[in-house]
Order: sequence, then C-alpha cells, then structure tokens
Amino acid sequence: MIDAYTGASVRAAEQPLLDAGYGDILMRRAALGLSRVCETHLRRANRKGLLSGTTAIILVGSGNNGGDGLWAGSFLRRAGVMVTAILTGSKAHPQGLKALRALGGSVVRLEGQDEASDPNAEPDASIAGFHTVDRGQALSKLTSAHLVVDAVLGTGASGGLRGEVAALVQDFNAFQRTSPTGPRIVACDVVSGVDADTGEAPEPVLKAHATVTFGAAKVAHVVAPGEQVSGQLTVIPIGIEERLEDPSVFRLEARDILKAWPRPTPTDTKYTRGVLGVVAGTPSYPGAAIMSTNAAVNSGAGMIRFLGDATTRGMVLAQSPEVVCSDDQPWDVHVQAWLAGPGVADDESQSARVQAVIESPEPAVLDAGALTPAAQAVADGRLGAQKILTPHAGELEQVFEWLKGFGVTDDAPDRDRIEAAPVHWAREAARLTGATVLLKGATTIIASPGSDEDGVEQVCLSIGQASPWLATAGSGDTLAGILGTVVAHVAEHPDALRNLGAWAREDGRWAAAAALGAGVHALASRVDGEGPVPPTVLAANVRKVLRTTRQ
Ligand SMILES: NC(=O)C1=CN([C@@H]2O[C@H](COP(=O)(O)OP(=O)(O)OC[C@H]3O[C@@H](n4cnc5c(N)ncnc54)[C@H](O)[C@@H]3O)[C@@H](O)[C@H]2O)[C@@H](O)CC1
Ligand SMILES: Nc1ncnc2c1ncn2[C@@H]1O[C@H](COP(=O)(O)OP(=O)(O)O)[C@@H](O)[C@H]1O
Repeated sequence: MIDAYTGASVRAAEQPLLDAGYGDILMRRAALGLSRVCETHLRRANRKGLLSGTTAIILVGSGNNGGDGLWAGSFLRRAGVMVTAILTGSKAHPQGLKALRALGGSVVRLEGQDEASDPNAEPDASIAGFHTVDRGQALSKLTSAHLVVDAVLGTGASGGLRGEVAALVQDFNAFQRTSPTGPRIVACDVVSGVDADTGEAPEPVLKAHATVTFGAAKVAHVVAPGEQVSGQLTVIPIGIEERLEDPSVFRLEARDILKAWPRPTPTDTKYTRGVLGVVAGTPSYPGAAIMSTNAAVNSGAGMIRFLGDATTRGMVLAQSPEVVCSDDQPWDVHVQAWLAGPGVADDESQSARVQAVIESPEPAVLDAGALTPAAQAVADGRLGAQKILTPHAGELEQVFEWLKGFGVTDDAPDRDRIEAAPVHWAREAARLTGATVLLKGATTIIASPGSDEDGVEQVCLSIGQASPWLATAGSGDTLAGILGTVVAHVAEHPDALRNLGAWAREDGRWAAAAALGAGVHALASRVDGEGPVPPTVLAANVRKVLRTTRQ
C-alpha cells in the first residue's frame, strides 16, 4: 500500500526538524536519493554503463525544489557527470548553488525570467552575474543531454509553469513528439506545475520517466492526471516518516488487493458468503445483464439472484446457468447486497426495481441507469455509505447537475473539470450525496462520504495500473459484477477487510470493498499481458487473478 500525503502534511512533519536546524541535512538526503536514481538512468544511457561522459541538465527553480536539484547536480558532478544547471527563477538556493559550482558544474540563467514566471520575483544579485541563455539555446541543451532533472517547482507551487520556462517545456514537448529518443526525464519531488495535493496538471508539464519524492508519496503521484505524468515513483526516506499524520489517499497495490480479497472458509455456505441481487439489462440492452452477472460468477459470488424480464433472463441463463433468475421485485427476495443499473434505460419495470433498490436499506452498487435516480434521491436525504455510486466523469457531471438543481451545491463541474481533478470531485460527490463514490477513469478513485456532524473522516483510495484497453464498452458492466460480489461479502462480514487498516471498518469498509473490486478489475485487465480485453475475457481473467495467491 502506498500512503500518499498532501504537501501541507509533509511540511508539517518536516517543520520540527527545520526549526531544529536540520533543513540542510534533509535537503542533502533528498538530493542524494535523487542523484542515485539519476545515476541509474544515466548508466543506461551509456553503452558501457559508466557515468563519465554522460550529461545532465538540471532545470532549477527559485525554491527548495531547485535546491534539491542543485545539490543532486553536485553529487552527479562528483560521480563524473557533466552537469549544467539552468536557473529558471529570479533566485536560486545559495548553498546548493555553491555546492554545484565548487565541483565544477556549469550554471546559466534562462533569459526572460520575469514576474510572469515567478510571482515573488525579487532581483537577486547572487545570480545576476551568470551567463544567460535564450529559449532556443536552452532547448538545444535539453535535447542533447542524456538526462534532464525537473527541479523547477515542488510542493510550493501555486499554479502551473508560467512565462519563459513554460514556453521552454512546450518547445521541448513538441521536440519529443517528433524525436522519441530524447533524454530521460527525472522529476524532483513532483513534476513541476502539478498540484501535489490534487494531481491537477495544467499544461505544459514535462512528462517524467521517473519521479523521486521525499519522505512520502504525495497525492499527485497516485491520482490522475498527476500519476500519468510522473513515471516510476521512488520514495526516499529523509527522516520525517515517523512524524507523518494520517495519509490523504491510500493506493492499494496488487499484493494488498490479493491479500485482502475475501476468500471462503471451510464453514462458509453460499448464504454466509453473501448473496448478490442484480437488477440489470432490459430487452433493448440485455448485454449489460449478461456481462455483469458473468463477472459476479467469475469473481466468486456465493449466489446471484437476477431480476428482470423473460428475454433477458433467458440470455443470462444461457451464459451463466449458476444465476438464479426471476421476475420478482427487490422487496420479495433476500440478498446481502444489490447491484443495480447496468443497461437499465427506458424500461418501466426495471426502473421501478432500481428505485426499490435505492430505497432499500441494503448495500448497493449503483451503476449507469441507477445513477440519475440515486442523485434524485439525494433530495430526500443522504444515501448512506453502503450505497456505492460508480460514475465515469460524464455521469458524475450529470449527478452534480441534479445536486445543483436541488440546491445541494452551487458548483456543478463539467466533465473536463472532473477529469482535471478527479480526486477532488470524487470526494465532493461522496460528501454531498452521503454515498461512497467510485469514480472511473485511468486511475479509479474511491471516496467515502465521511460526516462533519459525526466527526467521521472521509476515506479516499486510488487504484492504478489498469490497462487502457479497458476503455471498451462493457468494461464497466464487468466492474459492476465484481464490485457486487465483494460488497455482498462485506455486507455479511462487516470486519472482513479490517486488515487493510483501521479505516476499513465502519463506513470505510464500503470504500475498501469498492477499491478491492476496482483493483481486481485492473489486475484482470493485464493478466495476459497488454492487449485487447473484451469484457467476457476480462471476467474470465478475474478467476486467474484470484488464483494467483496461496491461501
Ligand atoms: N522543507 C524541507 O526541508 C525539504 C524540502 N524539500 C524540497 O522543497 C520543495 C518545496 O520547496 P519550496 O517550499 O521552496 O517550494 P518550491 O521549490 O516548490 O517553489 C517555491 C518557489 O517557487 C515560486 N513559485 C510558486 N509557484 C510558481 C509558479 N507557478 N511559477 C513560478 N514560480 C512559482 C514561489 O514564489 C517560490 O519562490 C519540495 O518539493 C522538495 O523538493 C526537500 O529538500 C526535502 C526537505
Ligand atoms: N484509459 C483507461 N485506462 C484504464 N482504465 C480505463 C480507461 N478508460 C476506462 N477505464 C476503465 O474501464 C471501465 C469503463 O467503465 P464504463 O465507462 O462504465 O464502461 P461501460 O459502461 O461501457 O461498461 C472503468 O472501470 C474505467 O475505470
């Protein structure tokens, strides 16, 4: 599990050490870790695996992030690398600058640095004497280097790159598009301009092959879009780890997911494992019913009860004879949890069942056609953490429109805003609806509602490493079936996921269950390597994923 923190909580952990005068030591530890990762990349760039003869350009901002870069440059110099620092701000960390120069590193200033690129610009005599390079000259230094270290902005950034350095990055990105064999790019702490706390990545950003961060991962490393530009993450311990408070986002990794996935014990029966009721599909859209029930079967549901019309029932049974089908109403059957909504549109009887599920006290995964009625139900009160909404960004936009219509919020973000800061909007949707929200996308975000009144903190998780091949119609129906299975189990065994952490109890268990479902879905997308994963194959892959650990 990766615990990811906000910049503010990392700074709070550092503060006592800074107050005690250990700032330089922290910075040098950070820089040493950064330089080691840079060395690995540089050795790969040299056929003989040597460092001498390799070149590194460090883009250096005016704050401590730039200080890390300068110190790392001095360590690389000592190892024989030819290092040039390009200063992009109106000042530079004095000790870092001294250290790099003492070891023979070159230092130049990017011409045109002005108030636009650094809001706190103060003319600084200590760097005024350095030779300047214009953007074209800086670009040719970058493109001819073996390695570029991005140390312009770290956790102290407010907004994206601006001014001349933004234009330089834009030019470099244009070069990269035509010449994929450019330098390796290593980001210091966070990719410059990416918001450490939300992962927002305002263009332009220098997409990194690797990011080296200090003390702990930041939220931007585990949520979209920040994660997608960060490359491989290395966390360097600097001595603040014990002082960190609660993480802001948990990233579950493959081993956490496989370890926590609930497995039957010898005393279990199909009922004690949790019965899942499914309200999905209509004669017009029967596929969603077939795919979601098939996924539930393959993820090991104890029993599945499908409610729907005769045509769809016949098709579900043809694919999965294990499913118990009827035309009952939700209140007539006893289940531990529901899955409602996939493929439900323009059908009175199925919509009525969806409505009954929303109004029932049971836990429920509410997907696709259940999202609008769920948002409408918020007008009558919070839904409860046991109701799990599973929108993609476009569906979440509609949920927010309904919430705005009911006066629950003034701010209804559109799809683009949601995609720019999914972790923020997933949390907000959970807070406003009172439901657990699973927001789909390149990384999947899961947020529990929390409660200001009861002092219950929101739990937030992220799941990554899903194959982009999942962007296929029907992947969501498969996810819904997997989610239903694990939610039904957790409904019957409230403490089943407690080993994940204290946060995975009470209301947080629904977020934990949803994260496990999304995690298994992501693992199933890559189990046979990278390539197309039609939903039926994806569902079958779930069994392979769940077989990979010993019990
Ligand atoms: N505090 C510490 O002891 C440690 C801090 N470390 C490093 O320090 C970094 C944080 O340092 P700082 O707080 O100095 O912040 P940054 O280095 O991220 O940036 C702050 C500077 O950039 C300017 N700035 C902010 N937004 C800008 C924008 N959009 N465009 C142009 N200029 C902008 C500010 O005016 C300020 O001068 C971390 O990311 C990490 O790399 C590490 O050395 C570990 C130890
Ligand atoms: N680019 C991507 N990378 C990784 N996963 C993705 C990507 N695009 C979509 N997904 C995942 O694929 C699934 C698509 O679900 P959804 O949009 O509901 O599809 P459908 O309704 O057609 O079944 C979600 O789990 C989502 O997180």
